[in-house]
Amino acid sequence: MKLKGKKAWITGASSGIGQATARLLATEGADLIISARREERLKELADELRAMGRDVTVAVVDVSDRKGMERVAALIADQGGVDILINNAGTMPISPIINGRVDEWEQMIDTNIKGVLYAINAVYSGMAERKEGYIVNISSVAARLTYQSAGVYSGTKHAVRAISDTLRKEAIRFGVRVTDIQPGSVDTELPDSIAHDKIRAAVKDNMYGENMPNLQPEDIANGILYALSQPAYVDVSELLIRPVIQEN
Ligand SMILES: NC(=O)C1=CN([C@@H]2O[C@H](COP(=O)(O)OP(=O)(O)OC[C@H]3O[C@@H](n4cnc5c(N)ncnc54)[C@H](OP(=O)(O)O)[C@@H]3O)[C@@H](O)[C@H]2O)C=CC1
Ligand SMILES: O=CCS(=O)(=O)O
Repeated sequence: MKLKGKKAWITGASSGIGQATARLLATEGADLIISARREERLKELADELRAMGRDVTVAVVDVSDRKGMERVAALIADQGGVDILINNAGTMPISPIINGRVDEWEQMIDTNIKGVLYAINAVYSGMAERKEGYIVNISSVAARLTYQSAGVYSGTKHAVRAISDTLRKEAIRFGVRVTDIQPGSVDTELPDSIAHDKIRAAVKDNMYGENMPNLQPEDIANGILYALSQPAYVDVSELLIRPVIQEN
């Protein structure tokens, strides 16, 4: 088991990539703090992981709620800190900028950027004091490219990539490593967060077919585990993982 004795906090663990990562890290021996807003989903996952012999704490929190995230930070400090943060929670209510869906822009900025920063802030100083830690931020292939209708989402993911790379440079001296994971199209509930009916339908219609399918959440979890499993002198700064069929 590659992560025996380690404790990891996974945000957005109630579905998709976060849930698959929780399962894989637990299989590899890690104890977990799992967070998201949907408590029932987290409780079911916690039962499953505890049955594997892992210590699991459920933290129901909206990552865009600064005070709520400070409460999770206090909980983590009470437990003596975490070794690993998987900064995964995110949302994608995309639409053309001309539609002016300002509430959705704010939701993406608050969740995908501020939420990522609040989570880093909750664990980073403790890791730096202990001179050991690993922060994995989940951005996207959209951190490198832009797509029509996804301008704000792509902007948030460009921000996560920039924050990750800056943090990587700053954190070296504290013994903390940082990896930015950039998934392409993964088969998860993410398209359900698109409130614009036509765009949601178009995104779902564009999912790849059976012969050349989308990535599965487990494919990204495997990439995360690859990064976490490297020896201390190896820095996996970025990992871009696409389905073969995805050109951009
Ligand atoms: N699927 C894809 O093709 C790709 C996904 N990504 C990124 O991967 C990450 C995970 O997404 P994915 O697994 O695909 O999608 P899902 O929709 O399946 O999972 C998103 C997770 O984030 C949580 N979440 C969303 N908003 C909040 C919030 N405000 N506070 C707390 N938790 C929140 C959700 O939990 P709950 O609703 O219970 O709070 C859920 O657990 C995201 O950052 C996404 O941008 C990147 C590239 C491609
Ligand atoms: O973050 C999303 C990336 S993709 O699904 O548009 O490729």
